[in-house]
Amino acid sequence: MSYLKVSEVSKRYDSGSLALEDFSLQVQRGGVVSMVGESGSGKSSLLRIIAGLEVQSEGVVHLGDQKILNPAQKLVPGYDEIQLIHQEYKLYPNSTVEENIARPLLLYDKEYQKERTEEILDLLSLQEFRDKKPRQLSGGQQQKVAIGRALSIEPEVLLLDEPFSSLDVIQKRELIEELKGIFETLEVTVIFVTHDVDDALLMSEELLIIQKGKLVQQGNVRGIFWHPANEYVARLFGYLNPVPGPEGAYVRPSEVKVTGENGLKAKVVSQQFLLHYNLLTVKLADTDVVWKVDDPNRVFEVGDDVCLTYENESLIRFTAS
Ligand SMILES: Nc1ncnc2c1ncn2[C@@H]1O[C@H](COP(=O)(O)OP(=O)(O)OP(=O)(O)O)[C@@H](O)[C@H]1O
Repeated sequence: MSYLKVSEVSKRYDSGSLALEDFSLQVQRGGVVSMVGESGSGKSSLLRIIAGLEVQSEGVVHLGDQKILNPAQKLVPGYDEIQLIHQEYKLYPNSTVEENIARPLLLYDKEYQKERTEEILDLLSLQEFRDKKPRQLSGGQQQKVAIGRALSIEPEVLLLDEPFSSLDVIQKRELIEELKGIFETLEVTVIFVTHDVDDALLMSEELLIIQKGKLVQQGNVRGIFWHPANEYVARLFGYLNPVPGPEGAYVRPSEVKVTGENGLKAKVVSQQFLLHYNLLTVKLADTDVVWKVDDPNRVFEVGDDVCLTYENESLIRFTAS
């Protein structure tokens, strides 16, 4: 049974911009899903509506049997059960890591406060930093404390709105992998929003793709990779080479074999030395069609005549118009 349920939500701001249109979504209890979409596609608006922090124009959000009330319906907006963390999430600068994590627990029994704070410090490997102030921590450590603070009151749902975009790539990868394990241990329901497919996949194989305020595709990465709903979804996963002919099919650079003979004839027009392979730009013979293809053994040079082959099963066709 679905646990977090967004039903036909639309959001039009007073400025007139339509941020979300008839958006429906279901997430299982304890499920971790990554939501990918370009800037302005409505991701933040959706998370704020799910958290009960923004008034939707239409539609409803449920958490289990509970209807999430928006700020027009509830005196104190938001819910302890649903924690939203974004990039600018501020820690208390003059409080220590331990105090920051304990802060949301102030109304709880003293014994529980202590116990829960220790649990979170252990879980997030923050014990050695417990007496430090936020400014003495790296960006990644600060975001971990922010997540620790949100987790301290045992929320049911954690909404992460690009919380790691200020971190460098290595810091970000390590943090995502660490958090993924922690979310699994806690069985918390998570929606992780990012515009970066690599980050999304590090967090979960379950993806939601949002485009111009609409959910265009939801499912496991394998299904979406091979059967993208539209060109926008397909291009999130990298370059697409158009296959000549009336079919409207495409093939990804990694699926094309470059040989010296047999196959589609082409000429190498440029070459980029990348970390694991050379990326070739080739022009198909007798056409203006240009493809990108991988040359894993770094064999070919600009000016070489090459032949390209691919399996028919690797062709991409869009499942929706
Ligand atoms: N408070 C607001 N008032 C008016 N328009 C807004 C407001 N917040 C967002 N919008 C508009 O709604 C649309 C969706 O914005 P939103 O921030 O939800 O997208 P996003 O996918 O989170 O983008 P980003 O990745 O850049 O944060 C955009 O066109 C934006 O300009």
